[in-house]
Amino acid sequence: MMQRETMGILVIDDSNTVVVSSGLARNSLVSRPLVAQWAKRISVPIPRLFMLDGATRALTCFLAETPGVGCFLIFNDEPDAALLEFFGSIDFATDIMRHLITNPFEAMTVVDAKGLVRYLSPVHEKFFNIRHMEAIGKHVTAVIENTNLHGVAASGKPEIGQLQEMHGTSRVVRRTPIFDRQGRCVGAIGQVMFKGPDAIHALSEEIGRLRKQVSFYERELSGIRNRSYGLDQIVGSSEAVRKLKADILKVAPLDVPILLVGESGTGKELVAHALHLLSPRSGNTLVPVNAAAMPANLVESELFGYEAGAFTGADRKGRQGKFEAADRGTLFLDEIGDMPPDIQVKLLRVLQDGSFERVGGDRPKRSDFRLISASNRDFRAMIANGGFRLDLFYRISAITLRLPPLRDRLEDIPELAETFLAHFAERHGSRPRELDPDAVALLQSLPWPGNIRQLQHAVERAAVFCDTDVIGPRDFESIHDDTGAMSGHALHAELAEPAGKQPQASSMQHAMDKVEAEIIRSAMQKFDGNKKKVAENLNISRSYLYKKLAKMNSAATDV
Ligand SMILES: Nc1ncnc2c1ncn2[C@@H]1O[C@H](COP(=O)(O)OP(=O)(O)OP(=O)(O)O)[C@@H](O)[C@H]1O
Repeated sequence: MMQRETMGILVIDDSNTVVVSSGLARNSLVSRPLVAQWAKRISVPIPRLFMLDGATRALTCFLAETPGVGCFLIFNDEPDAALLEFFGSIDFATDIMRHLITNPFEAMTVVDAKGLVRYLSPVHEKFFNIRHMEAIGKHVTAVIENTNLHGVAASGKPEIGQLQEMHGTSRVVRRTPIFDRQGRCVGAIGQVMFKGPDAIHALSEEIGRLRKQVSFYERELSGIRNRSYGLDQIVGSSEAVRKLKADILKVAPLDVPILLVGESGTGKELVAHALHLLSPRSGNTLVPVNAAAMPANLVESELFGYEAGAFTGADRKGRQGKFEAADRGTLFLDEIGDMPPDIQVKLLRVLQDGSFERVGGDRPKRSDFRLISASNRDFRAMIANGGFRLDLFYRISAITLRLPPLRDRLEDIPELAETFLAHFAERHGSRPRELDPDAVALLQSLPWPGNIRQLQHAVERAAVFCDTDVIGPRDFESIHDDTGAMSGHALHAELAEPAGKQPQASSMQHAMDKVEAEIIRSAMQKFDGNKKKVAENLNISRSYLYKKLAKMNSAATDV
């Protein structure tokens, strides 16, 4: 290539005498200024690459110098401005070039447009165990594993920061296309970060570890996505559950308010999530609000948000409320029966015309949410005694789904218990335990006032205390003994009933209540009365905890 572009050679010795002149250099208009420049080189250093002044056409000169002799290569071409600047302003420019080529930390491979290797740095040759210059002229794929340098040379598209497996280690590589001055892709340069064997090894181990971590989280995430509150989460094959699932599928896509009624622990929250997930709003959030768990003085600001400086202690910037947060999504108002009357009025207005104001604000705001509400209260009684507005009831209950209590679908107990045991085992990395048929019979004989939540806790506690692979009736007994809550060993007495005689539902319920109260009491002590932590730790909703605490308080004052 040099041969084609070289138009002249001028060699001058120490005494400023021209020793060789060929081609363009034979023209005195070219040689004279170069000799003059050479003569002044001590006071005015000559750049390595420069444009020849005063020539009739653009001539580029490259000076190669040995002590006492200067060799000018003259090209009848204009060099690239950037190149000229680089070589012109740095007198150690060639040292930089050498460094780039031989740098042990950054090996370089050059291919031409056909993907043939034109250069391979020595460090690369060493790494691939190739003899010096042996790779030249071979297709790059025959020299380097998993490369795409030929692809980059063909497409002209750079690939930066790619991972490439070579000799069993992962390297970070950069593949850059090279263009000529006409914009044609003439080849590509591949660079690899080499940091010495130890660092490379550590880096590759780190990459391997991160890859494993990513795939672990990917699996977890897809598990959570699939698990999270779809219909599959609603366990049970009883007629009641089958109907419930069919109803959910039917009503989920309709953009109308849904009221879920059912006793505590029957799965209303689970159903609310399934409805949201199966609705066209599933791409947006489901905002849960628990009216019973909210302090009365904060209900309004929590729901409607507040403007800056609305009240003492308020966030200075103001804050959006749950209605705004649920815009384009679903608002799940749990325990709606516990909503204070003044908030009921405001909620009615939001549902009627879709507008509301933040506390301390006067601009109406709008939010497009779908309402799912839930309650375990008896609406008929509440409406009759003025505790709940009839007009609001009509608004929230366009569709009502009733969740059956567990005692009406005892046939679901084996499946439910198995599911809870499987989840428990998964969480604790242990083998799932089985339930002895007698234990199943025991569970199916109980009234379950706390419904599925209560069953779940009973089963999980049995799994904690059971020492064998099969859980028997006594494992339920030992849990209650262990909590010390079963005063007088009531459950023991129940279990010891003669065959054929069923345990008394009322005494069982009383015993269960006592067990629950004891567990809550000790958790309240453990977490210094922090109800959020207690609810989380016991895996119960905060509203349920509040309800239980209220019941425990009233029981205490009754004594
Ligand atoms: N059909 C079911 N299959 C599996 N788990 C269920 C089912 N129903 C309820 N659960 C589980 O029981 C527990 C209580 O359910 P959830 O909180 O949905 O009840 P709830 O009716 O909203 O209770 P509350 O009225 O006290 O808030 C949860 O852990 C839930 O996962």
